[in-house]
Amino acid sequence: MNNTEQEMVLWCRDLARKFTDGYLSVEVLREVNLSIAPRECVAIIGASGSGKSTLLHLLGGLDRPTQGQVWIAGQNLARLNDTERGRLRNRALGFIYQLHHLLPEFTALENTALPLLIAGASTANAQKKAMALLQRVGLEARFNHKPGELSGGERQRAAVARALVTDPRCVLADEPTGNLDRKNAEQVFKLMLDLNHELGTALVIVTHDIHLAAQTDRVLTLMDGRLVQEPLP
Ligand SMILES: Nc1ncnc2c1ncn2[C@@H]1O[C@H](COP(=O)(O)OP(=O)(O)OP(=O)(O)O)[C@@H](O)[C@H]1O
Repeated sequence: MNNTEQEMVLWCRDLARKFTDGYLSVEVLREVNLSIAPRECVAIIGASGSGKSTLLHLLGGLDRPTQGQVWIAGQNLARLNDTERGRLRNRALGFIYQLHHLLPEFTALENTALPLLIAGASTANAQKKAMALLQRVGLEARFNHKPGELSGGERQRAAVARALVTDPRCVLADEPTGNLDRKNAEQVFKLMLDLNHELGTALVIVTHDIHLAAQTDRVLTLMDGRLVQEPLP
């Protein structure tokens, strides 16, 4: 690891992922190199099926590459067992998905506090921190509501709060606005960018929306399994 890589919150080298289905083998990603600096906000775009979610899963340690390395907060994922990977994920990363993935039986406050409880915080401390974030995302009046009682935009705001509650180094977001109408998509995207600046958390966002992507620091395109940087159309 060189000095520049040491400073990165997340980086990967020569990443490849091949899926084998019977006799058929498809290399979805090949020779993917990416470095995410602290506080940086990067968008990944690409056609449907180009491998965006696959890449995000590899970067988040939710899947293993066929080849190559992923380093998160100075740790080589390949050297960690499943328990250590889980701990590193919970400590260093936050995740936001297209479908909020909030637990239906828990309130917004309980859902937001959960990653901190898993990390070993007391209920009082976890709820205090979760409440502060819910206030920041504009959900203070809705903290006691379950996901089914929130609007789509409110559910994604709660998901943003939950992703940030552990003070992660980097948030990985997979189509976080894909299920929202235009107005809500723009509001949630802006909220994520504002929090990225305020809290200094790096952000990697997979999106189909090139207008939203253009608001980030850097836009990368997945094409033929490779990650390329090129001007937006
Ligand atoms: N577990 C798997 N087994 C086999 N093939 C897979 C698996 N996961 C993904 N793929 C294939 O890999 C390719 C890339 O999928 P991926 O979901 O990463 O694309 P994407 O760019 O995120 O697509 P979209 O924009 O439609 O969400 C697809 O052809 C998909 O069918």
